[in-house]
Amino acid sequence: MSLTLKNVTYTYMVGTPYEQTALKDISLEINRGEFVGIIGHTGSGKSTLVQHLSGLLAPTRGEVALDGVSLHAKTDAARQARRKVGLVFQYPEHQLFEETIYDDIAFGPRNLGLAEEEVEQRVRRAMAFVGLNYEDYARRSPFRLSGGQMRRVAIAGVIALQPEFLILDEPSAGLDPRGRDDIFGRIVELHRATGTTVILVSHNMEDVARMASRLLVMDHGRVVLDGPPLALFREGREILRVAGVDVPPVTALLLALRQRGLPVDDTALTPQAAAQAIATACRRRKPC
Ligand SMILES: Nc1ncnc2c1ncn2[C@@H]1O[C@H](COP(=O)(O)OP(=O)(O)OP(=O)(O)O)[C@@H](O)[C@H]1O
Repeated sequence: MSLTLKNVTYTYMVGTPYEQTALKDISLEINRGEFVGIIGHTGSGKSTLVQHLSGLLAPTRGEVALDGVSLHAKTDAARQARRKVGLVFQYPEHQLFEETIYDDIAFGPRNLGLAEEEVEQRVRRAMAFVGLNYEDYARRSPFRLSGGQMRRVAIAGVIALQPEFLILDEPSAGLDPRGRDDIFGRIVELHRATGTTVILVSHNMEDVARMASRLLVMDHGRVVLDGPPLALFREGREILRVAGVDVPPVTALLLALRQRGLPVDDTALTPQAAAQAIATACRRRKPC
C-alpha cells in the first residue's frame, strides 16, 4: 500500500511562451512508514513534486495514486485518498487567517465534517504536539505570535487532519537553529510514535541525511538519485580514509556526490555539518 507516481510529467503554462516543464517522466513509490528526504537545487522541481504527491497539482501526463486510487478522479474514493495526505507549504504561516489559534487549527477538521467535540480533541493534541500550551494559546490571535510560533500553529493545522502521509516543504525555512531543531525533533517523534509516513523537502543535506531513511535527489525535473543516505556517507568515509586526514569530510561527501554525477549545493554542507552527519548516521545505524 503506497503513494505512487507513474511516468509523471508536469508543465507549467502549457501553450504559452512561458511554458516550463518542471517534472520529467518521474516514477516512484513511497511506502507507508517511510521517512523520505528530498533535496535538490532551487528550481529542480521539489515543490512541484510534493504538490503532485498531495493531489494539489494534476500531472500533465502520467498518474499519481494512493493505494491504487488516482488522486485526480472526481470520485468519493479520490477525495478520501487526498484526505490521507497532508501538505505543509513553504512559509505556511502566510496562510493563517482565523481570529484565534483554536479556529485556525480547527479549520481543517471542521471541513472534514467532524463533531466539535472531536475537533477540540484534535486541536488539543495538535497544539501539544507542536509545543503550544492549550490554556495559554488557544484563544489568542495567531498574528501576535513570533514567526516560529506562527509556523507551529500552521503545522498543527495539518497535524490535526491526522494525515497518513505528512509532506513538509522546507519546514525550517527562516527559523533560527533552535526553532529548526525543535520542529525537526517533533517531526521525528511523530514519525516514531505513530508510524506516519514523512516526506521532507529541505535544502539542507545534513538535516535530511540525519532523519531520512531514503533520500531523493532532484535535478532539472528528474529524480537522479533514490536510495539510503547512509550509502553516500559510506562512500564519503571511504574517500576520506584513502585521502588521509587532510581532506575535510565535506570534501569527501561532495566528491562522493560528484563522482555519481549528482548536483551538489556546496553551501548546504559546512565541514562541521558533514562530520556531524557522518557520526550521527554511523551511531544510529549499523557500524560503518
Ligand atoms: N507557478 C509557476 N509558474 C511557472 N513556472 C513555475 C511555477 N512554479 C514553479 N515554476 C518553475 O518550475 C520549476 C520547478 O520549480 P519548483 O518550485 O518545483 O522547484 P524547487 O526545487 O521547489 O525550488 P525551490 O527550492 O526554490 O523551492 C522552476 O523552473 C520554476 O521556475
